[in-house]
Amino acid sequence: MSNILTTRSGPPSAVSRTSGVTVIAQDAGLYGLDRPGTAWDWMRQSGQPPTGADWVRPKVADAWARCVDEHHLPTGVDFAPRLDPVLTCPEDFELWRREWSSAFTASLSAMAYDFRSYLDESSVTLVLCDPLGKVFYVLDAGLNIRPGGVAMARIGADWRECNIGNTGIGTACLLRVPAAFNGREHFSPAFHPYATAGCPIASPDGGIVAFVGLITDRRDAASLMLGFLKLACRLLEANLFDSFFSTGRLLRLRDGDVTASSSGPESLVEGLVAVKEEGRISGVNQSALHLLGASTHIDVIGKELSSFLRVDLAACEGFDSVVLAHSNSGRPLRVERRLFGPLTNVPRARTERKSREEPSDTAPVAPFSALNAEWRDLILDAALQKAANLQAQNIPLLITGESGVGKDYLVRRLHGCGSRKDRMLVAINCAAIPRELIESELFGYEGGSFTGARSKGKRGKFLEADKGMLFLDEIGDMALDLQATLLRVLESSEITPIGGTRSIPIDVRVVAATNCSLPDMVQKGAFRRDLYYRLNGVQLWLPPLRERPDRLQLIAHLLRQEWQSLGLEEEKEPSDDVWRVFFKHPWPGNIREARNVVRAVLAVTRGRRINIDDLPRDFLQEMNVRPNPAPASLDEAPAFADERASVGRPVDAPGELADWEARAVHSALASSGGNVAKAARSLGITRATLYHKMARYGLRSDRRIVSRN
Ligand SMILES: Nc1ncnc2c1ncn2[C@@H]1O[C@H](COP(=O)(O)OP(=O)(O)OP(=O)(O)O)[C@@H](O)[C@H]1O
Repeated sequence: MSNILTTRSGPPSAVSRTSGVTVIAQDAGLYGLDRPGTAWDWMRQSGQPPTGADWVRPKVADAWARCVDEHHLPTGVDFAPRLDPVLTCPEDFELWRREWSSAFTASLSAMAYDFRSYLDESSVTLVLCDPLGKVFYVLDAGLNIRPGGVAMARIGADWRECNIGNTGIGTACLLRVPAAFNGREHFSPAFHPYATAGCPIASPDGGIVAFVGLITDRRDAASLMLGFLKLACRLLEANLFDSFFSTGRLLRLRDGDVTASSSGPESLVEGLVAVKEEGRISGVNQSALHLLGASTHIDVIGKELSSFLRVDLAACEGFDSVVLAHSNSGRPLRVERRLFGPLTNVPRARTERKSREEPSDTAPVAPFSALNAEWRDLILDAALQKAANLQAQNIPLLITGESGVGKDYLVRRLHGCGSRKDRMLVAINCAAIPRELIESELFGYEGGSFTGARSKGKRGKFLEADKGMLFLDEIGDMALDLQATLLRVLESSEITPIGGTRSIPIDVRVVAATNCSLPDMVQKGAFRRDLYYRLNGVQLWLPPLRERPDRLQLIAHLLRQEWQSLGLEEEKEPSDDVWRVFFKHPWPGNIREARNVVRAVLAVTRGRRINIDDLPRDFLQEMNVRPNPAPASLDEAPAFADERASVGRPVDAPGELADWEARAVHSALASSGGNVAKAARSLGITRATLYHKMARYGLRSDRRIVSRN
């Protein structure tokens, strides 16, 4: 290395090392060299950022130069994130987070089912940051990256470039444009094991409302992630669009002639235009700008719609009516119009922070007047709406999510509001029925067909559910040979009872649910691929409680429900500390656990105020599990100095949840002497979930392994 450290402008140019052709380094590994890595080593030793573009991409060289010259960050060392007291205003962040969390939750939840499988399959973690680069939402608690997760994938982490060096997220926040970096293109070595990408989410008036960031430990995946991220942000913007307006009209624009069946390739995201009563444009998304022939928001906001679009709005008065219009350049467009409805629970647009002087609620995580607030479960509503549409089209549904997130609850609500609500909903827990009985349970049997059979025979669950709904819960636990039989029935819509010769036609809507990863099971040969595709017409994923930004409102709702059902006269109100615990707790048993905790609390609390002492002991102990630094994953985790200092504190970050969870699982197994059923009971989760978690953390239930640490 030392021979290439002689120039102050960077490592020697690629020109001298190759055949005289100037090569712009795009990626690590060009000509077998880790080019950004070499440049980074050079920067570490010289203390200077490279100035040439032939060893790192110009964007990387610029970012490194900013880190050294403007942010004055130390080169080549793992440094603690800076905390700038002027830019870091916790009250602002809290206000902002509260205001936006539910809007993002609703939009994200509508997309999360689709996002989730991408994130899981590609080991990517998603974070949402406020306009200054502070994380207010983490989609998978950072667990996708590796057990332990990246320390910065936690709520409140500050990703600004001046704080931690260039990352896709911090640099996107600074430059207000999408950005992505591969491993050694990051200034801080803490990010060298990762690739990061960030992209702004624009509000309809052209402001920036948030940033979406992706982090993966596939450190060469930056450009791949960026492509996906840009598209995801356009979809998210479209989903959020409505939440900025309460009055006026929304026009949906698509390319092409209303009468033409095909008008060439279309943008995946339709154009959205918000128009005030008096006909002025108050908001547009990127696709609409393109369709209207404008380049920036400034060109259109506040201008008359008629100066961009020749359309007879009265003609699309009716619901679902679409009319043909033309942009001023003569481009044919299909236009659909609707009124913005009354919005509930969703904040109005505000892309600027409130001034510091405004009164703020200083309790950091308490849901203010959540106990009295009217609250709607937008995540459940979004899932229900999607499920109902799919059911109407007879598309099979597979509901996934951890134990206790509400899969069963969703199915019951779905049945209650669907066209088959007057027919039976028949639920089968595939894990609970003994293997040898499941066939007769599902398909029934003819009288006297086997020893012990009833003389009159028995109708199976399929027949009971005829014209209604059949809910196959814990489908991942069904034995392989039965999977083949089930598939046959689903394909043919006929059953033959055991001992019978006659096939009986059936008409059932099948919904399946699982907390296992069926794709993993398919991979391992434990679940039939063809059955997986048959059941998985569309997958609905319900997020774990710890990942729900509205978890405090949900817990407040459970509290209200429980005290009403107990007929208690005096309302009970959790203290701020209790709300903080509820917010930070990892809730491995999800909503089921929350309901149990709320019930226990109501049983012991005397007086109006619920204090920390009223919380169940084991629930509190779960928060104080002290992570040992033993596992390799912790040592290797690219934590910053102050993040490391937090080890041993009560868990307070989704990024630390994997450690917490691994240890909670470990300690439950250790105290149950390796008895999985007992350990699962003590954690408030099902056995299947516990096995899943044990596999994730490489734990086995025998005494030797469990007592290893
Ligand atoms: N959105 C919700 N609002 C209020 N209560 C809920 C909600 N979702 C679930 N619950 C409650 O949480 C508990 C667990 O829900 P449910 O049994 O549907 O979870 P699940 O995902 O099916 O769990 P498992 O995978 O272990 O079967 C139930 O008491 C249910 O009433």
